[in-house]
Amino acid sequence: MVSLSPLRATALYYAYDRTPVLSDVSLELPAGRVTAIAGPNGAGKSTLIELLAGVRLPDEGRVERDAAVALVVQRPLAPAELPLTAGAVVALGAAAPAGRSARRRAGDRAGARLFGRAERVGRVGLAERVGRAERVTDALTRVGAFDLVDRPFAELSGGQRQRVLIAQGLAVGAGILLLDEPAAGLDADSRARTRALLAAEASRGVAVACVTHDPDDLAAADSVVRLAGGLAHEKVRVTLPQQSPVFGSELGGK
Ligand SMILES: Nc1ncnc2c1ncn2[C@@H]1O[C@H](COP(=O)(O)OP(=O)(O)OP(=O)(O)O)[C@@H](O)[C@H]1O
Repeated sequence: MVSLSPLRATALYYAYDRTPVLSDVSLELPAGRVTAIAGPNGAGKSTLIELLAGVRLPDEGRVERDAAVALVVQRPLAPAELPLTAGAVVALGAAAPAGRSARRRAGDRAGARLFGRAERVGRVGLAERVGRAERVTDALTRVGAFDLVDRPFAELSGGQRQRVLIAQGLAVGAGILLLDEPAAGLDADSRARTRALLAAEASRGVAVACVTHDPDDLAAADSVVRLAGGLAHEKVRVTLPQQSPVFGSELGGK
């Protein structure tokens, strides 16, 4: 049977050196829902989102994913010499495998058969390039940052970079969208816009998970996963509020 949750994490354990940060964390991210990940500073929220994304591997437990993942990271730094415009940063998302059209992927497979992998890598058809440009424009417009398209990424403010990286995540067109405090440092209007964007992504069937401290985000989320924090060697508890029926049965009352 196909799960309605494209991401399932089971009994995750993770330690930095020998200091446990996450222990026995299980959760599912349902398609079409926004899941907020909350908890005090140092509780392991960023670590958890990295494990869910696959950029960090759990010491124990497993993460199963049935869809491509887009990860929007926190507090992006950029060296002054980074030779990328905001548009180019978003285009990296648009060029990711999940953002490619089924037709293009079929073309890739045919190209691979005819020319081999090395040959097809350099071949980006006109239709694909137009499609990518459209996704870049659409994503930047949705975060209200299209005016930044030609600006060097490294010269943007922290808040502007955050919006551009959210646009990059949207441009991937992934079935699982993970964000680590995407609206940190943004003003109230931008935070509200980010909230609405995540809800809109969920309404398209995307499984969205967002680390956040913002009470309005927590109130708006379909469900909330709380990491208890405390001393690092304590067992991390995942608790769910009453309004989280989707997860209630999955977590077995943890
Ligand atoms: N690379 C690292 N090496 C060692 N310890 C780390 C590393 N990254 C994080 N930690 C520690 O792991 C714990 C969890 O960190 P993490 O960033 O996941 O928490 P968080 O809940 O996201 O915190 P915050 O809300 O402050 O962003 C903290 O005690 C932190 O100091």
